[in-house]
Amino acid sequence: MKEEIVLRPSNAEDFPAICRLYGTVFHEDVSGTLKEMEAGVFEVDRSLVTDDAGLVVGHIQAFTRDLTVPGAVIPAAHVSGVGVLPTHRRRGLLNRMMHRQLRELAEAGRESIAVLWASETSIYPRYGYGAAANRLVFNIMSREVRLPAPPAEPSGRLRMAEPGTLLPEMTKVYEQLRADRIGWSSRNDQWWGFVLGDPESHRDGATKRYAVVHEGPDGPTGYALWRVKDDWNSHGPNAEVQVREVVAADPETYQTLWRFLLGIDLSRSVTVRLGSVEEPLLHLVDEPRRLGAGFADALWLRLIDVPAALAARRYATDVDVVIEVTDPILEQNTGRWRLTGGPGGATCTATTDPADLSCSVTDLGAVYLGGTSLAALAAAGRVRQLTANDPTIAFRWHRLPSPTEVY
Ligand SMILES: CC(=O)SCCNC(=O)CCNC(=O)[C@H](O)C(C)(C)COP(=O)(O)OP(=O)(O)OC[C@H]1O[C@@H](n2cnc3c(N)ncnc32)[C@H](O)[C@@H]1OP(=O)(O)O
Repeated sequence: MKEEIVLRPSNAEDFPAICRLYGTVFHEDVSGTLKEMEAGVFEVDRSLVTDDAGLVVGHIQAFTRDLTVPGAVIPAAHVSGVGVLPTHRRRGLLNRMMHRQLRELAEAGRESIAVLWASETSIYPRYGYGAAANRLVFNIMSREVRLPAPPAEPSGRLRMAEPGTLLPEMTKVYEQLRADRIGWSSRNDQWWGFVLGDPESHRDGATKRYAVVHEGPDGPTGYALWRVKDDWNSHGPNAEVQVREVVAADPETYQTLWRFLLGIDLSRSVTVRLGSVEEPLLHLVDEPRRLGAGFADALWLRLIDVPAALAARRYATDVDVVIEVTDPILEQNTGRWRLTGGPGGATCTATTDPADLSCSVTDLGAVYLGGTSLAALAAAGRVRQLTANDPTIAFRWHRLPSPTEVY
């Protein structure tokens, strides 16, 4: 049978085939709860499939969500679900899907940036995505670390319940903090459904997901989500507490939640996949080394519309700089841009003035959230600083990005 490869918008009937494709390329069973989770967030009009004579062999999609960036919350295309069947790999299908998606995002003008989590870190720089946020992975020897003693009179209490029933409290705390937390994505009801979705296939022998909220005199101030993987060895109990998310509005709540998680009976370790690179635990425990911190990449970011994106965020210090950008895919971004602004806002316009620095759109994506330093990229030889006007400090922010979810 002859191949007839067409790249086309998805329709609702493609959804089961897209789930089968996910199952094949991500090596998991996308049925039951997991399929329902995917269905809850699927945006058919933002999904593209590669079709080979009626068979879905490739897929890419974007979700409509906001992202917190330095000083602002802005629309960001959340790209996900990228896959090509093993029978069709390494023949340029991803290339075609990525190029088309980027062009369509630029034409639509809805979002000035796109973000994604990369399955392999070597794939996305060629498409203009830079490593914009990192994370710490913790493997904590929980009996070897101590937190400061709790206050004699705690200001609140912990309440455990089914995660779904604590949704109003969790939403309230998340929304209260989101505008100031770089790299956090907006969560509507569908996205909370996705975050709290608890498919059996994701448990790997661990319990279902648990939730606890911290309630102060004026309402909820934090929550934690986790599972426990039971284990016994020759020393006795050896369970692992697998923390999904800890959100706390104040230090007392943060310490109370962590004291709780580190102290769960019959456990000897606590693991965290999405720890912040500035995780306060690092400064709280008596033996930080026993947190077993490991460094990993997190969000990758692409500027779709360079002047709009640069004007949308704020800057740590006043800045007036000309940046020469190269973008081989979205040519309209290539050129010299004068960025003028500071902590109160910014403008960005095309200019013919000489450049202070030159870089690729990938480098600009890497520094956009303040998580990667322009000076570090210059030291690597990726960014060329051409004058003494160095905007490295302006591009940083008082908080480093701390994405909370892989979507
Ligand atoms: C945001 C997300 O959803 S991340 C999830 C990405 N998906 C996965 O990892 C699932 C498993 N893998 C796959 O489905 C496929 O292998 C994909 C989607 C990664 C790549 O699809 P393909 O159609 O084979 O890619 P394509 O042939 O267009 O290659 C494009 C380029 O990326 C490179 N590339 C493709 N896959 C990989 C990889 N896994 N690792 C490193 N480089 C890769 C190719 O070498 C090629 O480079 P070139 O342009 O310099 O020649």
